[in-house]
Amino acid sequence: MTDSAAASIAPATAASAPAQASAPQTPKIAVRGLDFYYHGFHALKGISLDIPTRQVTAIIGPSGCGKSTLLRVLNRIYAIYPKLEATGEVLLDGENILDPRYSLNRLRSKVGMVFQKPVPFPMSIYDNIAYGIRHHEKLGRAAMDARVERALRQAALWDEVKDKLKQNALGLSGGQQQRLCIARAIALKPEVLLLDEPTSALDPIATGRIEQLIEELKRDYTIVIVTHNMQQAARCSDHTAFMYLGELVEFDRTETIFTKPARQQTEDYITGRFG
Ligand SMILES: Nc1ncnc2c1ncn2[C@@H]1O[C@H](COP(=O)(O)OP(=O)(O)OP(=O)(O)O)[C@@H](O)[C@H]1O
Repeated sequence: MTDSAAASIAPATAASAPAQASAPQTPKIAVRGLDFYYHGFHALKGISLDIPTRQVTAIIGPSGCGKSTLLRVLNRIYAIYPKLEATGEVLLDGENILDPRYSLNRLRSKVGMVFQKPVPFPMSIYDNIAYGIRHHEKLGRAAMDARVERALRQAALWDEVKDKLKQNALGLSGGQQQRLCIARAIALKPEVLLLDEPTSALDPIATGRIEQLIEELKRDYTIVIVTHNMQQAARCSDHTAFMYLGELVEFDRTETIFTKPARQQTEDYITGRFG
């Protein structure tokens, strides 16, 4: 991408975002001095940033810089593997989720995650949504139907699937499967949605649909998205974090990152000089 191309990317949402780099309101998630190690390999180095409530924060940077690792720490998904260690603090509404006393069940109910490749369960569209809800709550038939419908509507999928809820979800297109995975995550009524390259396996039309959905979902959710696609970061996010070799190089309003970044490394990356 050329300098002028980078400068011409106008973030769709940044105009409504607060003017300061760190959000003026209490952040939904405050990362403080976070280090992360894979079997001794230092993958995240002293990361500190504030993730604002009900906004979209994008994490960008070259392959291997630690984007997915940071996202995975935000819902402590690494905790299922031995010998992976995080130090520092990740404060969700002021409580440190890295503290082993913060229960994983509670964390999962507050922080939902959607992965790069849509992975529907091999069951009906309806059950894909209901499965997780049943795990957390006992709902009667009517209440469950309403929850499933609401989640599918929020994920902008209802109109396409309302007449085939009993059909196997594996029969949906890739873009529909990804929206189903988003519906499955939001059905549990989380407060934060983590999206790890959610459109990398999708065509431009399905990608546009998901980006539109992200814009709608931020009314209700705090969203963190990892993306390789800088135009996508520019289009969808309010704030952008640029990472390099496990460090957070720069974090600011998306508009600032893409038009007048403070660091040379950021500028080199967004103008395509490296990465
Ligand atoms: N399970 C693992 N065990 C050991 N090292 C790992 C593991 N997962 C990731 N790493 C290393 O941690 C660093 C950060 O990886 P991570 O996947 O977070 O990067 P990324 O920025 O998301 O990359 P990409 O854009 O290619 O997905 C890399 O050096 C990677 O090789």
